[in-house]
Amino acid sequence: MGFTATFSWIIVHDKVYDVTKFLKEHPGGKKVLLKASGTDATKQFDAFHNKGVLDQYGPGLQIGTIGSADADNDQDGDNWTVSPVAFGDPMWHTLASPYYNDSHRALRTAVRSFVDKELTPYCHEWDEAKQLPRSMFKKAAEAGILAAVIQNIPKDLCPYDLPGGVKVEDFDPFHGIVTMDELSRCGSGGVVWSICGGLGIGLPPVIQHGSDYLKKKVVPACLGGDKVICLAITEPTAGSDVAGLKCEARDEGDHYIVNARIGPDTFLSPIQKWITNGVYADFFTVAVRTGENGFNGISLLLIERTMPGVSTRQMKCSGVWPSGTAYITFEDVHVPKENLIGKENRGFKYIMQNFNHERMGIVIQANRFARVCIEECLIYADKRRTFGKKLIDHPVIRNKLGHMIRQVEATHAWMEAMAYQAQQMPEEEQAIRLGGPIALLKAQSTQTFEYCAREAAQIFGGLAYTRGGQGEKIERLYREVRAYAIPGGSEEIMIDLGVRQSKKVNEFFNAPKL
Ligand code: HEM
Repeated sequence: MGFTATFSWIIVHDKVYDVTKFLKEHPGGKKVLLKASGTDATKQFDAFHNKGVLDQYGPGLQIGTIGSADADNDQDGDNWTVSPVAFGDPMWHTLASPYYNDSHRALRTAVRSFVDKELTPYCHEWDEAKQLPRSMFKKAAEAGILAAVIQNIPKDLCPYDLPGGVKVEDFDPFHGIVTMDELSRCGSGGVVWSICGGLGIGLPPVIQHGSDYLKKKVVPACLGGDKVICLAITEPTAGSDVAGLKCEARDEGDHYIVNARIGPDTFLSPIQKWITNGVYADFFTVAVRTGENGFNGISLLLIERTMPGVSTRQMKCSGVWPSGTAYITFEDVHVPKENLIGKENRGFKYIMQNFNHERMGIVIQANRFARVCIEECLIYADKRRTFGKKLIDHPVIRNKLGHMIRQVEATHAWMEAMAYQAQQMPEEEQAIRLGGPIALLKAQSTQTFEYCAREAAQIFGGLAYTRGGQGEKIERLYREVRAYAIPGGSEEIMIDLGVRQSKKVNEFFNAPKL
């Protein structure tokens, strides 16, 4: 009996891969790999794949390196790798800026290396699986990322140092921009929300208003990646209109019973809906009605998954799949009074305090996702040829890119201007003076994201219509646009609020008395 062995290795970007065992699995077929065997196949590889393929498959196949494989494009010796294309990174990465110093650069390097190694290569896999491995929360905590995404970082309750050795007392709004911008480079809202979507909005009320008992119980566990927290304030009939929520907490002396409310309209509302991270959260910061109708009758309770009567189930959404968007049902849940966050009937104020920070988080993410669209398109347009020339050599493609770039850069500049303003005034003043512009900026960023995702999908054509492969990020981001344009205040509400609030503030502070 004859025995035939086929050995196949190829060189891609100065790394040698043994693809013998991969031949049968290769989605592009065995023949192309065999044809390229024994050669430097970088050019062919680049024509059909994105870099992420090698991040994912490379470590298992690589058997050596030649030439300068390990050299990177480190710009200033701090191991930071800049985007290969124009506008692939914000301008301050390569040009001067008054806003950033060495500590921002150190933070950028640390978060970027975490994202490149631990997140980007797996985004597609986690999107399909609709969840992240639980171990990722620990990894992100150890890297200091979980603490860096929340407002008012509580130094004494942080189990790990911040990324890049940044001190808690030095952390400013620009560090906030850097952290969220770098995280969002992974190009998956689902992954970003899984890591910090619930944490960024569910934990601050506990930090700012919780008793020592609640803080000790919850904060180190969540910032340490051992427990997950989420904010539950959205009901089937109360979304952006938080003051209208109905979930009732009945006072029973030393505890509340959280349940359906049968109100004057006999509407039964035991359900919280669209709750980010709800599927796997351990703690729920829940808005409940403890008093009169409207925003003066709302309190915040810390409800725990272990309490009988709490149940969650995954919602089927068009995007952000791994973020665990849930329906949550509270039925006769006995919640001890010690789990009340702050004072009774003050919950609406507590929620409002974090709105600007939450909205700025959405702005940073949406604008980076729009930038990811530009980056992916510029890389692709430089290799894909149609009608005898590269896509980038077609004026219609450059026109699309130009319109994408001008919107992203304008939004980024506005974002930095807001961070600068936040740096200049106390928190109470920020809430009043910056609420209007931040609401408008949120709408600006999500419309920019929507525009860029659409144009990128047109540039990628069929590749953006199928999941995975070269169009992976574009296909996913296109599906995630609504998850940014609606939550945290829909575009319509943001634009209206932005005008109303800014008008009032201007009348109060600036307008000459008539
Ligand atoms: C280390 C070497 C390689 C690995 C790990 C690899 C991996 C993959 C993967 C995962 C895909 C699915 C689509 C994607 O995720 O991008 C794919 C598709 C493909 N590959 Fe490769 N590949 C390698 C080398 C090559 C080479 C040298 C060629 C030569 C031309 C090639 C040609 C193709 C083609 C034509 C497709 C289909 C593209 C499409 O669906 O649009 N691959 N490869």
